Amino acid sequence: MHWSIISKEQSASSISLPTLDSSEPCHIEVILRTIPEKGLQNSESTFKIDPHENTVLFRTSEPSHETTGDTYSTFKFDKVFDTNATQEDVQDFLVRPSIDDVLSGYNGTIITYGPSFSGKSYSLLGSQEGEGILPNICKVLFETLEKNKETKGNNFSVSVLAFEIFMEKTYDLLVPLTNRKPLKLHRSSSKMDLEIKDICPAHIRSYKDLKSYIQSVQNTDNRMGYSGNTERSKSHLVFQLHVEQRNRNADILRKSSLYLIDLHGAERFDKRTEVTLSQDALKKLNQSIEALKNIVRLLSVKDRDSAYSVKASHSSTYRESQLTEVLKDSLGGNRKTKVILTCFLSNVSTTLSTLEFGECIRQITNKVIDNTTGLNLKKKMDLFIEDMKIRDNNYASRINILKAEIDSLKTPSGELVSQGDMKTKFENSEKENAKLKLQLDSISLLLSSSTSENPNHSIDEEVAEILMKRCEQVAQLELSFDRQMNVNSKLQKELEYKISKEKALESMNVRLLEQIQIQEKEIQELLTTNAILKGELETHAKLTETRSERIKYLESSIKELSINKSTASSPRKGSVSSSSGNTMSHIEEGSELSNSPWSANTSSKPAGWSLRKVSSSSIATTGSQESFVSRPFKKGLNLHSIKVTPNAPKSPDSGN
Ligand SMILES: Nc1ncnc2c1ncn2[C@@H]1O[C@H](COP(=O)(O)OP(=O)(O)OP(=O)(O)O)[C@@H](O)[C@H]1O
Repeated sequence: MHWSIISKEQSASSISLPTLDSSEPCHIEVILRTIPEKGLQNSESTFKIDPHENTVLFRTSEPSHETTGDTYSTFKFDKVFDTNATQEDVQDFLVRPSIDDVLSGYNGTIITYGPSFSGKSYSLLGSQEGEGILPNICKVLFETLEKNKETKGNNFSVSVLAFEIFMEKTYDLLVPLTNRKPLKLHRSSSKMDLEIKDICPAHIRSYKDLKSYIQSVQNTDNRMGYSGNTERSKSHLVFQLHVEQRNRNADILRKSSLYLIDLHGAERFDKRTEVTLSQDALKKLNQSIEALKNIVRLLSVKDRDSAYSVKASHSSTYRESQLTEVLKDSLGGNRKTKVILTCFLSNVSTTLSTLEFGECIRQITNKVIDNTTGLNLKKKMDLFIEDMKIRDNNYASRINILKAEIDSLKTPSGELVSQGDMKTKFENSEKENAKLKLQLDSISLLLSSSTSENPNHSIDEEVAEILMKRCEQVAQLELSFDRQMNVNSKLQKELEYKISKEKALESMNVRLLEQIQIQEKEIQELLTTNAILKGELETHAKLTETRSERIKYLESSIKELSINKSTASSPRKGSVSSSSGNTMSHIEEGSELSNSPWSANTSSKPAGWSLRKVSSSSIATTGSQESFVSRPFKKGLNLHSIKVTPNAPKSPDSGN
């Protein structure tokens, strides 16, 4: 993943017309803060702080100091805080203006610079006793963004990046210390954009979400090369807030960022204090502050017009260190930069070099741009381009007309012109001449009359005025003609578009109609099939009804028969006898007969007589000679006609 440090806002803002340079000069602001020291009174100090005048007076007993060249020297800054200043005093001065700048679309940077233990981290990050600038800025920023959302309808998004530069290598601070790997810095060919590869910005919704990131930045144990409270810090911390604001109603898009940078001590690391470090490590540790001092010295050269021009010629100096690469846009670029100098007054040499650095950096002028663009900038540009094209076409056609006119006026030498043509042309030019003559006469009359009537009035002026007015009118007419032409061509385009749309809709309608017709036919077919099926169903229902009636009738007949049999219980030979073991089974409900249609069933031949069911074709008792002789009764059998024949009894298997 790539993250642009000096983000794309510049390119976005540069979409505006190229002829306009909307950048504003803005010098780097310097704020001095001195650390309170026990037993040291301001009056006794070599440095006299004046917080009202925002000056520091340096006094030395040496007749000529090597750097200032004077016994007395005054340093002036944008703000000077004496040792009595509290965290709130510093924040009151810095926080609100920095946030206002960011929310107005300007990029900002706040850097702390000074010797080790002079209170850089104390001012920027805070301590257990009080909040620092960074957490305070984050809190107020979110409060303001929320408020602007409610009152102005500004939607916003905030993302955060935190990294440190240690021994000329950049590490992501939001990655656990044990997993931290050096990241690659890459400056794209488009000058300003610096990218850090493989660093992930954290997208933050509220100050509450941001707190954990602030804590990991404040935690000194989370820093490279840190081995305890007594050790001076060895890495530079960079915390970036990227803010994007959108307002659809006002058609505004603002992309800006604020960098908060806590540098390590400004004095050199050397073998005397850093005994465990190698020469190479010491060199790398010192490289960044040396490069920073070099670039500040170069940019603050007084005889140059602006830091911007120097910047271009010293791009290689920025490459001397990763720190200066990161600070490129803050020193001589498109950022409102503020530097907080911290120092102990008791240490003359470090304080003096810090003040000199502050004086130097204050001379640098950045060129800042308000990174506010329209949300629909592209749309507007497209319309503008379209407009320009139409104008261009108009001009081209006018040029063609004029060319044709010129061609017609320029009669080719070899061309034959008819006598009639010559005559009409001559007459036309004569008429034109007469008109011009009349105009000339009226003008000269006007001239002479005005001169004679009022010699004090300059007639030339009057004529010039009339002519000017005419010219203005002509210009206005031309302008309105152009506008009308534009409107016409736009309307023409719209009309063409609408016609094509109408045609497309028509063809779509035709297709839809065809589909509807097909579906109508299908529905018709389905309806006729349904009607046929319904008729069939009705016939089946009727059939079932008649059959069930017949079954009922048969059942009742069978019952009657069985009653008759039992009543006619004379012991004559061949009579139906229950003792013979040949019992006529009753017709079971739901049996084959009741279920089967009333057609003859001669094929059924049950295994046991006792189990035999009444067949539709015949009902017989063997054992006696009684048999049921069935006679067809139109569609079925007449079970009323039962013959009893006095034959010898048969075995159940002997036949029906
Ligand atoms: N204005 C102040 N008032 C009270 N205490 C302070 C003030 N400034 C700094 N201190 C204290 O001095 C000590 C050193 O401060 P701090 O760690 O901020 O120094 P530093 O400049 O960031 O050092 P380094 O360069 O090593 O990072 C801390 O204990 C801090 O609390």
